[in-house]
Amino acid sequence: MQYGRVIALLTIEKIDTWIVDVPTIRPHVLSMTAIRSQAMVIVRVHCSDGIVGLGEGTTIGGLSYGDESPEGIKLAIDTYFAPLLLGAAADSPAMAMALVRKHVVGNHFAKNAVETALLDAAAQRAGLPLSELLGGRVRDTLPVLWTLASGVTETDIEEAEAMLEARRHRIFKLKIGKRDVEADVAHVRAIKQALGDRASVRVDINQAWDEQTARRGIAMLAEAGVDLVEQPLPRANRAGMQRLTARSEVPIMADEALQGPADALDFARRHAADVFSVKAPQAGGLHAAAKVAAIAEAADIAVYGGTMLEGGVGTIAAAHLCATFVALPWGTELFGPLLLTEEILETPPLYADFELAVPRGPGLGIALDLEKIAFFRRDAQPRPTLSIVAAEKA
Ligand SMILES: O=C(O)C[C@H]1C=CC(=O)O1
Ligand SMILES: [Mn+2]
Repeated sequence: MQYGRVIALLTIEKIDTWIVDVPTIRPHVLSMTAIRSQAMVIVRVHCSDGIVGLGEGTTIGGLSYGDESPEGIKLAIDTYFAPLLLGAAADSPAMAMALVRKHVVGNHFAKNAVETALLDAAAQRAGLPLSELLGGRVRDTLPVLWTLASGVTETDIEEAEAMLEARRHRIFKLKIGKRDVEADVAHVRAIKQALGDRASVRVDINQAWDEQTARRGIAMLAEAGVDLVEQPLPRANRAGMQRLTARSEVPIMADEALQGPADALDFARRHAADVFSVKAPQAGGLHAAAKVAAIAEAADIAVYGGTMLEGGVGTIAAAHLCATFVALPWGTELFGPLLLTEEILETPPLYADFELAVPRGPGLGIALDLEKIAFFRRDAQPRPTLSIVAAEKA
């Protein structure tokens, strides 16, 4: 089957992919890695009518979190996606992505980045916010948590107090699983005791426990006042997730285990989680992520807006999807841009009163700060002077 290559009037003319490295405001410590800088693959799809769509392919810690690295995402798009897409119809993201899926197995993060850019362009052309192309917006702002992951209990408490004071976050996720259970639970308990009823405290183990450790750990976390436990077991252990979900008082969330609708269906059939972390990169695109959410809804599993710690582009794309979720009882963690020292959008995402505003302009409703991109691009040789930095020095 041909997907609109021959008769296309409006075509995809050029695809830019840039790895952009931006430092984090502090080390971000997870069970499998600590990040000090985030590598975002920024994608621009240029259409023959002059519209340019934006996408982002970002993961955590090179290859330590998922199957794709920033370098691999860029290579997949440049070497395999672009030859398929250049000259193809730009006005049907679905046909363009069907063509890519026909020839490319896996590579979910790369597919998501390109699909986002195609959808951004299509929504700009239609004059609609992207959320309207994804099923229709039902909310303009989204609750957003903050991850406390400095690795130091006292620093985490100070950080949480500052967030509460600034009315930026009142839900906190703690990254555990690196140390033994007793040390991790002591860390969590100290933070929950300091914050009390002023905040919801949750944990993400990022697959670091075996099932016996998880049984013990979850019971201790429940007693310490934790509200939600995320991906305690390795992603392949679905039967274990099912058993933990059946016996745990604290709701269990699946994250890394959900790599698209087929995984969501299996989890739903088993009721192997109480909550799904919906992530477009892991699912293989915004449409695939919407299907994950639909399966959750049908199975009476709650949805939650997950993140890969993306910058502004990926975060706002996810925000448009989450804006279509009627029920969002656990909120989102779309705080990625706040973890970076520099903003790469012309207008930074708006965080206020514990929520993120979903832009209302056409498409994603954002624009890149091209001066910042030029400065932080990995391939920038020599690195240009950033006028803001120059101005501060003057
Ligand atoms: O959820 C994850 O596993 C990844 C990510 C999300 C927030 C954070 O701090 O790390
Ligand atoms: Mn997680």
